[in-house]
Amino acid sequence: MSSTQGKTITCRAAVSWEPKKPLSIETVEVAPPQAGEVRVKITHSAICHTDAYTLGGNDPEGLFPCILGHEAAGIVESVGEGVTEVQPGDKVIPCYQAECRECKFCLSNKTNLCGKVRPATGNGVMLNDRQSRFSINGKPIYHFMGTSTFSEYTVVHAVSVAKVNPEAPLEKICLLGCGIPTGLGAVWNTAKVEAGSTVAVFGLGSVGLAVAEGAKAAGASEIIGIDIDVSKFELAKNFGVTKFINPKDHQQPIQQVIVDMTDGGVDYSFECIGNVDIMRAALECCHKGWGVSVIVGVAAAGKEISTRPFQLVTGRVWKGTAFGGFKSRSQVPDLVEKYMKKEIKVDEYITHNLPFSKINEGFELMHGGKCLRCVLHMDE
Ligand SMILES: NC(=O)c1ccc[n+]([C@@H]2O[C@H](COP(=O)([O-])OP(=O)(O)OC[C@H]3O[C@@H](n4cnc5c(N)ncnc54)[C@H](O)[C@@H]3O)[C@@H](O)[C@H]2O)c1
Ligand SMILES: N[C@@H](CCC(=O)N[C@@H](CSCO)C(=O)NCC(=O)O)C(=O)O
Ligand SMILES: [Zn+2]
Ligand SMILES: [Zn+2]
Repeated sequence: MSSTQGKTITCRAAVSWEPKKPLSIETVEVAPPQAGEVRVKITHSAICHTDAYTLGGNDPEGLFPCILGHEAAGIVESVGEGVTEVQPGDKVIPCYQAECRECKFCLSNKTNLCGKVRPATGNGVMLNDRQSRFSINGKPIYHFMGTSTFSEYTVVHAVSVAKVNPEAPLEKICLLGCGIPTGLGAVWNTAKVEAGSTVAVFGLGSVGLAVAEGAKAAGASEIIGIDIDVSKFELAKNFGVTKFINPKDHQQPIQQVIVDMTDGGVDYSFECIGNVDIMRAALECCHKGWGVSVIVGVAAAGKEISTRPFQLVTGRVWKGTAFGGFKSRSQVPDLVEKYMKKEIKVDEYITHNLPFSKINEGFELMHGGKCLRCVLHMDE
């Protein structure tokens, strides 16, 4: 039993007091886990574009003050009543997409969504008592995505934590909490890309590069990468991209450029930016009769997608994916094993490492475009 079990822990967390403002490292109180909850010592947390999206005030579910962060790894500190699947000392990855294995979503093989804790996590609280486990001088601070990993300690629902190989390096596998599984799964689970297919990937950040990696592994014959940042192109070759397009080099709409260069369009396309105009282009660059376009990017509050219905009448399919369709608790440990066997890349996505105290520099790096993933070392 740890010396902190059942007690409130006082530790550092990066608090987002209001949208569009830098995060502030504060001393927070983290209450003990209640029934069905787990308190985790976060050792490493990466920064995903979605953290910046919510901090930017673009998330309709964004609540402030909150503790952001959802791509992380750590070690179980203590567990609440009734928790049997993990115990103190276990290495874990918090999963913003829960898996209770009981709800109608979990019992369906058609989705990885879970309904159990989602109403609570969308409101920044825990399911048990609809309260936050974080506070500063008695003032509650909201949770984010059921994970809040920009804190040295966090409390998550037991259905939102995947136990992984104890040999796995936490400073690397933290990336398996979001971006890489999302890209790989968009290809393998959502689109189910077949060998010989042609693929277009819009946006060559970590998510788009993981799509390219997944498409290469699936045997795609051509993988076209589209990005306005030319510095991404050389890098993208290592992830399987075979051709590059910078939309700024073309007068015509980008969908027309792709249709012309692929004899009528690609078999599969993926939007990994969060821009509704590009979502339309991604659908319309797909081949008549069978092309499938997957929306991966997260668009800002109030944005809507549109196209001519004729695009769908003539056989194109528009889909979306959350966490790449992976059932989190069951499949994240498998992804960790794949990494350990060198079957999937992880290290290659880490372009920067920073001490937790420099978290705002990490956000700046992401906005600068030169960073794929920045891993924050929580004890520094
Ligand atoms: N659906 C999910 O489960 C899920 C999971 C993780 C991330 N996301 C979302 O996926 C998106 C990508 O995340 P990321 O972390 O890779 O982001 P990122 O910011 O690292 O990458 C985005 C890339 O898009 C490029 N880009 C921006 N505008 C463009 C344009 N108009 N045309 C072409 N390229 C453009 C940028 O240069 C950059 O390379 C974000 O919207 C994020 O919120 C969704
Ligand atoms: N809260 C937003 C939507 C944000 C969103 O779509 N999140 C993705 C994960 S992004 C990870 O980087 C997701 O999985 N969504 C499904 C879910 O949240 O259950 C909004 O309200 O529009
Ligand atoms: Zn993410
Ligand atoms: Zn469920």
